[in-house]
Amino acid sequence: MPSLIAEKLGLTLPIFKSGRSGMKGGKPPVHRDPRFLTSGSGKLTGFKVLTNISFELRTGDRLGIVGRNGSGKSTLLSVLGGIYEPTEGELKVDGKVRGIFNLSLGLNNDATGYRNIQMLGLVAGLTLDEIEHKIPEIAEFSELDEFLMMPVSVYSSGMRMRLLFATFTAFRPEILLLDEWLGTGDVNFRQKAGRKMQEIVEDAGIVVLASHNHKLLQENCNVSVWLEGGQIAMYGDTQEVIAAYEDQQAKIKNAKPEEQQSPLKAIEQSHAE
Ligand SMILES: Nc1ncnc2c1ncn2[C@@H]1O[C@H](COP(=O)(O)OP(=O)(O)OP(=O)(O)O)[C@@H](O)[C@H]1O
Repeated sequence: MPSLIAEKLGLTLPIFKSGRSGMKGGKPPVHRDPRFLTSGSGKLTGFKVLTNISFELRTGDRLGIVGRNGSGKSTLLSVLGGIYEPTEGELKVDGKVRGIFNLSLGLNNDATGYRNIQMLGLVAGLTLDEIEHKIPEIAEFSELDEFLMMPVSVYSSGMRMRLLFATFTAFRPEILLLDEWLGTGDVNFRQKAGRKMQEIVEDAGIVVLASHNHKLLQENCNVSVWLEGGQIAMYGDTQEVIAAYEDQQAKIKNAKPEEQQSPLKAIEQSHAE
């Protein structure tokens, strides 16, 4: 049975080269983002993208990840997908993980949709025979039909999305990670994708979905995390997490400039409430 357990995960990425900050005399700015790490001389050396991330997902869980731009949603998905090794804590993954992180990664533009399916299948460890058996399902779900014989370079972003989603889900992942782009699909495809995710979950799988589209998360995720400045501001029932996040967003929108909070202040306040 698949499971995904994050225990106090942290990720610090090094900064090898940073431009001038524009600060006179190298003095740090007064309100700088506390995620930046500096050397003794004040030079930027790293960025703590994620801090103290813990959750536990078991068979049938559908986790939503919500948060402002730059809060760490895509990076967390990358850690869960094994693209980044956490620099702190531990990630315990039991199950075959497939992630669709963006619409260009993993697709060869010069090859046809059909060749791309074969290549993605081989990378996923399937035989050509097994992949061939999946083609009708992929062609039907993606609605690409004869476009599968055209190079991917002529596909629209929606077509690329349908190709990737149909292919990865046809390979029956136990743990499926999906980034923001799914929310950009048309309503019809989003509904189909929702049903497909449900099938994966019913097949004893786990789905993790990062999105700014609250409706998509509310319809598809039983639990959610709200990320703020790379930390978990809230983790729990999706409806409650989204309601709290929207409330926070409304407060920020209506706040006077002098009352605007730093992301980490926002977490402190949400914990205090
Ligand atoms: N390779 C990197 N090196 C340094 N900082 C990085 C790197 N990748 C991401 N970051 C920083 O980590 C933070 C989180 O980025 P991430 O893309 O995960 O956010 P996000 O929540 O997905 O944002 P969005 O909603 O805009 O897609 C950002 O401040 C970003 O600048």
